[in-house]
Amino acid sequence: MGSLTLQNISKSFGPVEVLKDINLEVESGEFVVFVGPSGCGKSTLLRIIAGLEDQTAGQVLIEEKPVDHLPPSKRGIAMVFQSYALYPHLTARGNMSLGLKQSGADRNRIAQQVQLAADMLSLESLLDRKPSELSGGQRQRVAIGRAIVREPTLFLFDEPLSNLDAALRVNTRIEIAKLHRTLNSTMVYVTHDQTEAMTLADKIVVLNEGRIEQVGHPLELYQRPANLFVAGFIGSPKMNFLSGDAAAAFGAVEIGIRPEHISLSRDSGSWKAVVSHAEHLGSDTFVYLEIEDHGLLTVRTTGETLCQPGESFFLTPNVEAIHRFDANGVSIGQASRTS
Ligand SMILES: Nc1ncnc2c1ncn2[C@@H]1O[C@H](COP(=O)(O)OP(=O)(O)OP(=O)(O)O)[C@@H](O)[C@H]1O
Repeated sequence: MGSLTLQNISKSFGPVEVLKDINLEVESGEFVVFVGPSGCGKSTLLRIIAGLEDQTAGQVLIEEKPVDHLPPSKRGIAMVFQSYALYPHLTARGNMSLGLKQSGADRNRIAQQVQLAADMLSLESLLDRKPSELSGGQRQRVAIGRAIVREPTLFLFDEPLSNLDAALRVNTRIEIAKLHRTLNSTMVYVTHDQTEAMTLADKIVVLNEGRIEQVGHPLELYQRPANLFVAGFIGSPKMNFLSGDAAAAFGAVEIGIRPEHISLSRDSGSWKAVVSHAEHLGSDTFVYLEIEDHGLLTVRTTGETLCQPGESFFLTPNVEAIHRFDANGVSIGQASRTS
């Protein structure tokens, strides 16, 4: 139930091509997250899947059947947006029931479905409230509940958590993950939040300027990025990049090393560096250091490490964790002690 296939999807707005030959397979029950910089085409692709936007070329298949001729309401999808889009004059129950009512479902079935969704999302005590009597997080849960009651084959989420504050974002993210486990339905989710992508996805699709750069499990993208773009995009703080002699020593045009793969020492190491700024987060410390000829590098170290701007350190990269890239920015694998 709920597989999705995108075949050679392109989209132009006037002369501007914003999606270029997108091919993607989403298996039934998979949680797929689209990430990429602002304007790379994430929302447009989601809207094409939903039928809210027509593609310029290519085909969308849901459960192996072309759906391009079908309006959004006939595609078996439910969409949850950043803005909750609830009817203000209806209660939470009314909002959640509306879709089923309009499709002619009988009263018992509607009541049953709403109860089921309310249980899943801990909304029982809020069902008789209007949206104005609910917090942002509660409204978003009602919007998700409204999607669930329709039992869609495919859920589409467009940055559903971005209007919520940090604590609510974490809670609602956990709700969505639980929901996915319970319903085992196919979900396609757009976000620019790294943590959401890494924690929710079975598969992340990295988009850049309308093209897919890489598709894979979150840890696969983190540990084996296919190119410089993915290496720099996935991970926070970002991977450090070095070129010139430092890269040539590893047989590469450019090398990348994650902040947690560089160690700091006051006594000895590979590179001499001066602290330019330090962020003490409690659990971790992020240290930004200036190395002669290489610019600024970020090091992620333990929360106990205290340092001040102007202090000198030696840095030593974990050689086996160095990513190597060729002149086209394509990965040529990780370094080894012998390279
Ligand atoms: N209706 C439209 N008419 C013209 N251009 C559009 C239209 N909708 C989107 N675009 C353009 O298409 C590109 C992709 O937009 P889209 O909203 O899909 O990006 P996004 O990756 O979701 O960005 P963000 O993360 O900022 O939401 C952008 O350059 C945008 O300006």
